[in-house]
Amino acid sequence: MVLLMPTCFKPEASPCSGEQTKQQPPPPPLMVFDANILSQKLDIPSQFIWPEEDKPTPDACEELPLPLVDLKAFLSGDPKSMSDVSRIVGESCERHGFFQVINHGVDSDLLADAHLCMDSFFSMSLKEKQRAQRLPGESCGYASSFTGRFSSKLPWKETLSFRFSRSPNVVHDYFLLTLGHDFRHFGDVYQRYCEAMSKLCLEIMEVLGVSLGIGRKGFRDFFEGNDSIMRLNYYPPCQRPDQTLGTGPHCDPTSLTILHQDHVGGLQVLTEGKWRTISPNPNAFVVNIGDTFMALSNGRYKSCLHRAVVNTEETRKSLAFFLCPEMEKIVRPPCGLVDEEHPRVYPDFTWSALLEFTQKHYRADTKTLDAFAEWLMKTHDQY
Ligand SMILES: C=C1C[C@]23C[C@H]1CC[C@H]2[C@]1(C)CCC[C@@](C)(C(=O)O)[C@H]1[C@@H]3C(=O)O
Ligand SMILES: O=C(O)CCC(=O)C(=O)O
Ligand SMILES: [Fe+2]
Repeated sequence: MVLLMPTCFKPEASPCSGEQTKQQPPPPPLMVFDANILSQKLDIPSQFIWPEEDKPTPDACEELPLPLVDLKAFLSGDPKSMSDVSRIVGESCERHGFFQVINHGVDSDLLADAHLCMDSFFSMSLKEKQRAQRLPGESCGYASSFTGRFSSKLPWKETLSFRFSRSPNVVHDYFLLTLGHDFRHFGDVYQRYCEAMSKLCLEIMEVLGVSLGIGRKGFRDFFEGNDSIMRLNYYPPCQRPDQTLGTGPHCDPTSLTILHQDHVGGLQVLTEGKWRTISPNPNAFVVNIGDTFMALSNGRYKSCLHRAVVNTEETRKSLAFFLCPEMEKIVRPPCGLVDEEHPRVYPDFTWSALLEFTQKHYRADTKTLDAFAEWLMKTHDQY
């Protein structure tokens, strides 16, 4: 990423972030970055240098021990397997919201193709990638470190995001319409990959339903018509990995994330005040609870802070499928999760409102849901 041409920029703080800015001189105009060159430079632009309290520290190499959940055992219907799996998952979700799934049923060739297509896409020239440029306020398209979106604490990554829903061939058509017939293969691979992710998410929703005592179909039915986001994360090498972050500390605003990281590693989770690493396991998917599911569980399951660090030697990649409900479905915990002992923690909301909040008004961090609840009260008189 090297300074190429001026683009517009957006002020960091917004009326909703609670960090009202007094009149400040406009920051210098930001530039478009091209990963090919900046990844070799020692003097990285100041916009990529994160505050001291966020910088990665070497002591985060300690592993976060995560249970390897055997999904096939749960789906077998064997009562003991179902009970064991749902208990292990429930304990993890109450603690930090992360676990890993094996025997997930996702075809290994499809997974390999998804990684190969990601390599091909991000090795294209910036000009070619910008044919899928993500527009301000939109959640789909190509972004190079969000230069047009944030003015500081820029993530050291390029991303390609696109939506998945039940409408037939929606991913396949996205690639065809956005990038043309030469990308038919990409569209086919990611259409099948997203279908596999959606199936996996619905099966995991059965586990979560059993673990919270509302039955296999409780949450599965809620997400049957999901309108989700697929995100390809591409982290070029960085000569100052101690100064920047691939993805900054955040909680996913979505419902459930199914992540497959490549062999490089870099995913870290904040638990008990310490950053701990989740090492890559090619046969497993990392699964984490997002803010929307934390609200659906009435705060029982945790959406936790995590981040991605980079390194000097190797490009790192991750495939992240973000399960989201239909846009206008009301996010409200099932009755069985609300009682005198467990009063409502968050107000009713729709995913479309939370998505708009994260795309247009607030940069997802560790208090997105609280800030969102405040924004809802300020902007929607029914609250
Ligand atoms: C709804 C979303 C917004 C982000 C992509 C999905 C779920 C995770 C969100 C994100 C990764 C959280 C950290 C900040 C962010 C800006 C990023 O680094 O990409 C977030 C995504 C986004 O707003 O594009
Ligand atoms: O790349 C990773 O390992 C994590 C990325 C992430 O947390 C995200 O995209 O929400
Ligand atoms: Fe995340």
